[in-house]
This record gives sequence, C-alpha cells and structure tokens, in this order.
Amino acid sequence: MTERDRKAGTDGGSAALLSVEGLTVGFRTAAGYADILHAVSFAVRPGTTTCVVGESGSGKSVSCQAVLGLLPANGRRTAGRILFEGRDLAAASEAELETIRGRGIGMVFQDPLGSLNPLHTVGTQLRETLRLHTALSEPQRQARALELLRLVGIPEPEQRLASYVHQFSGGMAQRVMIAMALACEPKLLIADEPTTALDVTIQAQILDLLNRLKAEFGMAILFVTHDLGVVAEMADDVVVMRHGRVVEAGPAARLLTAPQAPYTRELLAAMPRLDVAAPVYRKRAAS
Ligand SMILES: Nc1ncnc2c1ncn2[C@@H]1O[C@H](COP(=O)(O)OP(=O)(O)OP(=O)(O)O)[C@@H](O)[C@H]1O
Repeated sequence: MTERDRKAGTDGGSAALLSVEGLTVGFRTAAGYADILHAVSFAVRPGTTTCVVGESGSGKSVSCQAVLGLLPANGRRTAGRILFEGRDLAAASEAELETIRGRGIGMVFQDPLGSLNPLHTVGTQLRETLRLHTALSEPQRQARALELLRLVGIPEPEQRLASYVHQFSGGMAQRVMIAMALACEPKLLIADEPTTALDVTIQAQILDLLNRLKAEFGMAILFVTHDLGVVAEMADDVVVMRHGRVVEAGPAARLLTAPQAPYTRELLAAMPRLDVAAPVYRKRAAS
C-alpha cells in the first residue's frame, strides 16, 4: 500500500471496483480558470457502499461527473486516473464511456423528474434503455421492464408502464429512475443525493430499497450526500470532502466513531443524535 492509499483510506486499488487516483479538475469561468478538485483519491470496493460526504460546494458532484465522463463543457480533468475494473476511464473514448455508462455504471440523481423524459411513457424509456444496451428481443424487453418496476416496488406495474413520469409522486419517480439505472445490472450505481428532495419517510424507503438491491445483486454504490445520518445508514466506507479535497477516508465503522480530521469531528458534532433524530434514524437505531 502506498502512502497516498494509506491517506485516502483505500487498499491500493487492486481490489477496488472503482479507484479514483489524484483526480484534479478545473473550470473556466468569466473570472478565469480555477482548480475545483485537487488530487482527489478514493476507492469503491465491489458490492459495498462508499459515501462521499461534505458541505455544499465541496466537489462531491463534480467528482461523480468526472467519473462518468460527464463534466460540464467548461470543466476539464488536468490530472489523475479513474480506474473502473482496472480500466482508465479518463483515457476512454466517448463511445467507450457511453457503453460503460449504459452497462457497467448506473446513475441516479437528485431530481428524477429532470432526469427522465416527460414526453415518453416509463415503459418506452425502460424498453429503449434495454434495446440500446442488451440483446433482448422486444417481448423480452417488455417482460424485463415489468420485472424492473416490480423489483423497485412500484405497485400495479402493468398499468404504470403506460404512465408518464409526471403522473408519479417524487418517491415513485425516484424508484423509476433506479429501475432505469438497474436495467443493465450495473456493477456500480452512482447515486448523487438521490433522496435529498424527498420527505423523510420516503427517503427511508428509498435507502432501504438501495440497500436491498445492493445485497440482492452484489452491486457497489457510490453515494453522495451532505447528510451524515444517511451515511450512518448506508456506508461501508466514507470519503469526507471539503474545498475540493479529501480530508479523510476510511471504513464507516471507524470514521463515524473515531474521526481523525478536525473537520470530520465538526461534521459529526453537528449530526442529530440517534435518540432524538428524525424517524428515519430512530427506526434504524431501534432495529
Ligand atoms: N460548470 C461549472 N462551472 C464553474 N464552476 C462549477 C461548475 N460546476 C460546479 N462548479 C463549482 O465546483 C464546486 C464544486 O461543486 P459540486 O457541485 O461538486 O459541489 P457539491 O459538493 O456536490 O455541492 P452540493 O452538495 O451543493 O451539490 C463549486 O464551487 C461549484 O460552484
């Protein structure tokens, strides 16, 4: 293990599904060019959840965008490697990245209504994803679309396939988004604040769903949140970011009980206590 791996709390990348190493990203704006991520390193092990936590603007979303090869037009990676199953995504062509985004890595974002197409039914969108990324026949795609809605807990899935996304509640739309992300059974799901816009009961249901899917499919999750309560609920490993840098990373069991960095301690001190927290955390504490 190298010194950098030790600091980043990673295992050297050999056992990692995703390994981000020394990632530096900058943006050009009217005010000039500035680095936003500074040599960010972290890893996601197969079948586990790594939570990236940090205050607003710390670089969590930009890190995910860089991994997915979806940086905004004014953003640029200037250093670092992004290894997915040992392959450097930073060196991959746009066509290769599209295949990886379709089959290897699924994505779920905060706003499902903004991420799904309002003009097509949910069934059409699921079938189209399956058409693009699998060899399934038309009847098989229909059957799989139905199975996916069932899998994510959508009631009356036959009828719902013919619905448009605006006909779903926020929580149900997020389930559709997750179904879409799971269509090709990705090894890694990147979830950027997927529950932030949802009320606390629905949030708990979506977190339970993700944990169930992770166990069922052995899928790894890179989960972005600013909420340490969610981290406690989800994480095997935690990456704490601030001002575009990783300030601390390591196993959740260690990091949440014995944080090393003063900033992590501050974050934990600001976290609601389990016995007085919102129902989502109380429920967990009691079980
Ligand atoms: N297209 C862009 N052009 C210029 N700066 C950008 C652009 N996108 C993001 N940034 C800047 O990069 C920094 C990191 O943003 P990022 O969205 O990754 O933060 P975050 O940790 O995900 O925050 P939040 O929790 O609010 O989503 C911020 O200062 C943001 O203003």
